[in-house]
Amino acid sequence: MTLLKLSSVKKAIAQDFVLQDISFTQRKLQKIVVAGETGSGKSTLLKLISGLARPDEGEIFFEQKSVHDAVFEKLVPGHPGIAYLSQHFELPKFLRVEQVLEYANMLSAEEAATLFEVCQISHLLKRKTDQLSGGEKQRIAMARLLCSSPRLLLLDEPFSHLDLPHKNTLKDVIRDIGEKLKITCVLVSHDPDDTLPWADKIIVLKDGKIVQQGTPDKIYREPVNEYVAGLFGKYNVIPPAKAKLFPGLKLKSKTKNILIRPESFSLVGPTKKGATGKIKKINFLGGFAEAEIDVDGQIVTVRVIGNHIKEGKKVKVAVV
Ligand SMILES: Nc1ncnc2c1ncn2[C@@H]1O[C@H](COP(=O)(O)OP(=O)(O)OP(=O)(O)O)[C@@H](O)[C@H]1O
Repeated sequence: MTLLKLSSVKKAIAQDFVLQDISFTQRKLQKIVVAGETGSGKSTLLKLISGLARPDEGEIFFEQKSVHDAVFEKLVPGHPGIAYLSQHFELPKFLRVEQVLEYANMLSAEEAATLFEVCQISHLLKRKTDQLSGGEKQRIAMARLLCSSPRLLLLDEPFSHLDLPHKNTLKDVIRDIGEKLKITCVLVSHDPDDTLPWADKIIVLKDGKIVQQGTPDKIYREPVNEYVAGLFGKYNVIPPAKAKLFPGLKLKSKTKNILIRPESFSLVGPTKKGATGKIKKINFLGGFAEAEIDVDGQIVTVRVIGNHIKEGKKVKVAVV
């Protein structure tokens, strides 16, 4: 069932910035990520969906009804079924967490207890809001929004400024919001580690336009250009003239560069089919290393597992 539908949405924000041609749909419980470089229009898009801003053209439908008609009828900011957690949220000062949540709460005691458990804040209820870490504040702000039982939750860069343990807790919370509370989420983030494993669909924005939308696998393996490729990790650019150096590399057009990830190359034994090259540099990255290899003047980055390689060594590179 389609929960959200955007149809040719356009919004001029500043003289030199227009969000335009934005069309996509979201099914109930489908996990959507909006990615893009800073200033590409991600927050503006979330504000439009939430009903906090109105498109200049086009239409946004939530549960088959116009978001902006619903907001207009109610004369309150934002659509009541859609919760938006801004990057710049604030919690009221000098209150206990339970007081902050009480004001917003429309749930039964049992539902509220489940919500606080899902948001991993049950142990924080007696604390004052100035006695919390950034990650704890974020989970409380999220619980406060969810107290009004929205059907769609929009999260704007929720992982920025969090250390790894808080980030991992928040990832569990966001997963449980979908799985246990059955609330659909749209997440804005530019970190591929946060988005690729979670999303069902990724929408990539550049300069206010969608440049690609698709499954994480498609976006990662078949980016339409270097901009999309670069948002989701390292990649090699092989000009068409150099493609023949690498047996098995498929040329898509005579003029278009091939974009290929480091793990799509591997080092093989001397009797196997591949391109002969020399290791120029090795970058150790924990569980694996990335070797920069010179193949007849074309430098390629290859992901290597194990510590059997040395700079200056001759190797053979194959396409996986
Ligand atoms: N209130 C405003 N007045 C003028 N320009 C604005 C306003 N809000 C946003 N912009 C501009 O509109 C463009 C899109 O901004 P937006 O915040 O939607 O981008 P973003 O992709 O969310 O960026 P970031 O990742 O940095 O949060 C930017 O060029 C920004 O400077």
